[in-house]
This record gives sequence, structure tokens and C-alpha cells, in this order.
Amino acid sequence: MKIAVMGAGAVGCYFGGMLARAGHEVVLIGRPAHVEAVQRQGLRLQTRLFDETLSLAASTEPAAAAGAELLLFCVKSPDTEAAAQALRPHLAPGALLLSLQNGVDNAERLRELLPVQRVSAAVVYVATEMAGPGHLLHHGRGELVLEPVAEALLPTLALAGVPAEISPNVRGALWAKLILNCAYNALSALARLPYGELVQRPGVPAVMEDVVAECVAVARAEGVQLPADPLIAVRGLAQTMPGQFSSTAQDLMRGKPTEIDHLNGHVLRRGEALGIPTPANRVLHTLVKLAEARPG
Ligand SMILES: NC(=O)C1=CN([C@@H]2O[C@H](COP(=O)(O)OP(=O)(O)OC[C@H]3O[C@@H](n4cnc5c(N)ncnc54)[C@H](OP(=O)(O)O)[C@@H]3O)[C@@H](O)[C@H]2O)C=CC1
Ligand SMILES: CC(C)(CO)C(=O)C(=O)O
Repeated sequence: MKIAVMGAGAVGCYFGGMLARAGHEVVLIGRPAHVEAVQRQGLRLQTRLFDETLSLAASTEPAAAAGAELLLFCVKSPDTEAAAQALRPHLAPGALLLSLQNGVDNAERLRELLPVQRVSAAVVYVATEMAGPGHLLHHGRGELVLEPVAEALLPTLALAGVPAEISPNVRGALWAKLILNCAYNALSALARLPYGELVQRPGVPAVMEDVVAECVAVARAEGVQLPADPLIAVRGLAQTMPGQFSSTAQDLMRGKPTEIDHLNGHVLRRGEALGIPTPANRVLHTLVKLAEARPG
């Protein structure tokens, strides 16, 4: 299968790399530093189970997606519009596009922006990072939950070592992940603490409960069916990932823009539209925006 990855970063290089390793014709579309490294010396895929360097195509040009049957859309949520506009002229209408992104509305936005008939949101359960140009470091997991439109892809993913399942309630699963992000990401970023220490600090569990209650109220008003009790999931995350810093913390530490507008920011915008107060989410969103704007 010809596969294009838009956004050759931590998620794109992992899933694109796994598919290339299974023999598919994969092209990574990304920024010059990563692309040049992959062109020069291949993609190093350092996972928990193996450490291999793969030879695969890489380009800085969205035109490299021409002819792809499958697109993995893996940019951060604030980059969705720009990346989609760049891809738009090069997509075949019959292609299947998977949005491998956090946030709950990327697939919806892509359906409006792109001429492809099949778009599926993917809930991504993986921990990966770019250890350097052309070097992907995988810390664990790697499963996807997809919409029914992507069902035909399951055998291909399974053969590539990517466990995936189809859910009729991907929206609920995306919201469940959004609630974890709303509870942890901003607090971990602002306090610069990993989850295990964060939840030990006075006041933090109570703030998280307020954040979750607001998210649940907005989700219910949106007609979202949450698959499980979000508060139990939130309490569990610090136990399963005690050493983890949120992606928002990592972005701020690297001086990069965060996805906060699509996390707590999304909840507060939907809350405003639906007449549901979201003061805890609003404060966290504003504090992260202030931290993001701090020079250096
Ligand atoms: N990393 C993880 O473990 C997980 C991430 N996610 C989600 O997956 C999504 C992707 O995250 P992640 O892979 O970590 O992010 P990264 O920043 O590592 O990767 C995205 C890459 O795409 C590049 N990019 C952005 N726009 C374009 C463009 N128009 N053309 C070419 N390249 C572009 C970025 O460059 P630049 O930085 O220069 O803009 C960056 O290199 C996010 O929504 C994230 O929340 C979900 C679960 C786990
Ligand atoms: C689930 C969580 C909170 C894990 O770190 C995450 O998705 C993130 O950091 O963005």
C-alpha cells in the first residue's frame, strides 16, 4: 500500500515506521531537519522491542502524498488547517485518511477541508518522542481506536504490529482522552511536575475534580456518551504514569506552541456556546497561554 504521513514527528514516525517495516511504501512528509536525516541515514525506530533503522522516503513537499491510498495525519491540532490546505491539491478522493491527533474535532475539521470521502478519527494510545532528527523513541503502547469507515484497514495494521479496534463511539473515547488531558496537561505544565508528584500536592486533586465535572457537563450537553467514569480514569493515570510530564509541559519546556486551545480551550468554547460555566478550565487555559507567550 502507498501510505503518506503528514507530520513526521513522534506519532507519524512511529506508525509510519511500523507500516514501512511491514513492507508498505511509506513517505514521511515533515520539516527539513527530520526529512534530511531520514534521507541521509534512514529512520531509527527505537522501540521497547527492537531498535532498527529503516530506509524509507521522506519529503518536505506535500506533493509527495500524491497517489497515497492511506494518509496518516499526524500534526499537532493547531496545525491542522495549514497542513490540510497544503495537502488538499494532492489527495485522491478514494484515499482513506486517519487523524492521529489529540483533541476531539480534528477529523470533523478535516472532513470540511479535504476532498477525501473517508476520514476517521483515531484515538491514539502511545507514548513516543523524537529523540533527535530521524530518531524515534517509543516508550510504550501503540494501539488505535478507529471509526467504522476504517474497518478494512484492520488486517493491514495487525500485520504491521499495530493493534487497532473499531468503535461505534470514537467520539466518546476522544472525549474521555480529552478529559484526561484537561485534568493533567495544564497543571503538569504550569507546575513542571510529573503526574505522580503533581497529585500529591495540596489542592491539586480538588482542582482536577472541578475540571472533570465541567468537562462532563459540557460533554453531556454535546450528547457525548462517555465510555467510563472519567474521574476513575483521571485518578488512575497518576498511578500508571507517575514519571510522565504532559505533552503541554514538554511543549512549553521546548518553547513550542501547545495544543491547549484544543484541550481546556475547546471545553471552555463549547461551554460558552452551550451556556455551561467552565471557570476551572478557563483559568488553566489562560495560564498556559500566558506561559506560552513568555519570551524564552
Ligand atoms: N507523542 C505522543 O506520544 C502522542 C501524541 N498524540 C497526539 O498526536 C498528535 C501529533 O503529536 P506528536 O507526533 O507528538 O507531535 P510532533 O510535534 O512530534 O510531530 C508533528 C510534526 O509535524 C510537523 N508539521 C506541522 N505542520 C507541518 C506541515 N504543514 N508540513 C510538514 N510538517 C509539519 C511538526 O513540525 P513543527 O514542530 O516544526 O511544527 C512536527 O515535526 C498531537 O495531536 C498529539 O497530541 C497522541 C498520543 C500520544
Ligand atoms: C494522556 C496524556 C495526559 C499522557 O501524558 C497525554 O495525552 C498528553 O500528555 O498529552
